Amino acid sequence: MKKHVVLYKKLSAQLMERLQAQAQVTLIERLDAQGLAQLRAALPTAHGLLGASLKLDAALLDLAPNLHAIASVSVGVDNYDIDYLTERRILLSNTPDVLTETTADTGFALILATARRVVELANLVREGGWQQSIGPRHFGTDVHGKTLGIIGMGRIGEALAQRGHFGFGMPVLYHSHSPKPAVEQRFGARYCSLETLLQQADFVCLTLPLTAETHGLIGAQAFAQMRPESIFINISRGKVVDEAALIEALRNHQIRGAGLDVFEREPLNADSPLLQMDNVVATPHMGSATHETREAMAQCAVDNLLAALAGGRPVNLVNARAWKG
Ligand SMILES: NC(=O)C1=CN([C@@H]2O[C@H](COP(=O)(O)OP(=O)(O)OC[C@H]3O[C@@H](n4cnc5c(N)ncnc54)[C@H](OP(=O)(O)O)[C@@H]3O)[C@@H](O)[C@H]2O)C=CC1
Ligand SMILES: O=CC(=O)O
Repeated sequence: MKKHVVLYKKLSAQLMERLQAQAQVTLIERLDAQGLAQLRAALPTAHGLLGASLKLDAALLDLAPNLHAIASVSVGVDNYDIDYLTERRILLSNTPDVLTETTADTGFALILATARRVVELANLVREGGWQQSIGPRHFGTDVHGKTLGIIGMGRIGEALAQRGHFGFGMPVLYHSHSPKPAVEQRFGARYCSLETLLQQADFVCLTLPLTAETHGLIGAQAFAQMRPESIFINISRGKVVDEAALIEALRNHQIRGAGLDVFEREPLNADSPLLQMDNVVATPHMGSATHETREAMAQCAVDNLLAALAGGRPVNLVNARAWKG
């Protein structure tokens, strides 16, 4: 008999066909109240789950006694209680690598847009405010040659370093759990403490996962260490930052600006003070959002799920201890 898979993310026709050839599929089109009710109804017979952007807590998972695998269409796994999944021997997989370059592109788009005030000035033109040559009041700040600070030198951090070093001649500072000699050799990057990075980088970029250790890592104390010319970029997770402290730092001109793809609460409230600030560029958690990359992520997730449901070990298994071998 076919295994039962619950999708809470729509797949391309091609991937859907592939999944349906091997599994009985229930598709939850939208995660609104009705969709969540459908999900609850489907969980009791589910063997596999595939989707993203849903906090799958124990209360939901307890409705799914037969669940064997979850394929997250994301690299970040902060939406899952990994200890609980491991205890139940539910295999959790994610989609690393395929989104690395696209997410780093987003990071650089935010660096450029914030430093060169692209959104603000494009809006000025759109609103008919370009009546004469712009002057210093509208000038930005250079990106090339400035110091790029990367907090979390993993896959995406490294792709950001590559762009900064080769594309923009930027000296690279980084902070991670441990030094990365290969990154230092390839990009001339220099390992330093978080404090040094905050004090010296012109662009402070977050590329960390959200974990118990990183939750609220960047707060008032961190912003106080940054310089008034610094620009803060977050393409990791909103909860790594104390958003109220960020708003205060922007209000008090402790930093020059911020490029933000992620927020404490998503979607960001329309009345967030961040949206009133000209020196903030806010994007809707779009780090990996290109047609090509989202399809590659979905394909990766389908591969992981089908492997698990066939009794194999998914290539991108997150909780290795759940694997019996
Ligand atoms: N905005 C978006 O749309 C996207 C956001 N993301 C976010 O980016 C994150 C990173 O992805 P990816 O680069 O693939 O992940 P990696 O695991 O490859 O890199 C994360 C890096 O963070 C470092 N790190 C973790 N905890 C700490 C800490 N407490 N202090 C210092 N360094 C730390 C790790 O260092 P070490 O190696 O030394 O342990 C690791 O190198 C994801 O978890 C996700 O949250 C990802 C994709 C898209
Ligand atoms: O935020 C996106 C992810 O893949 O993680």
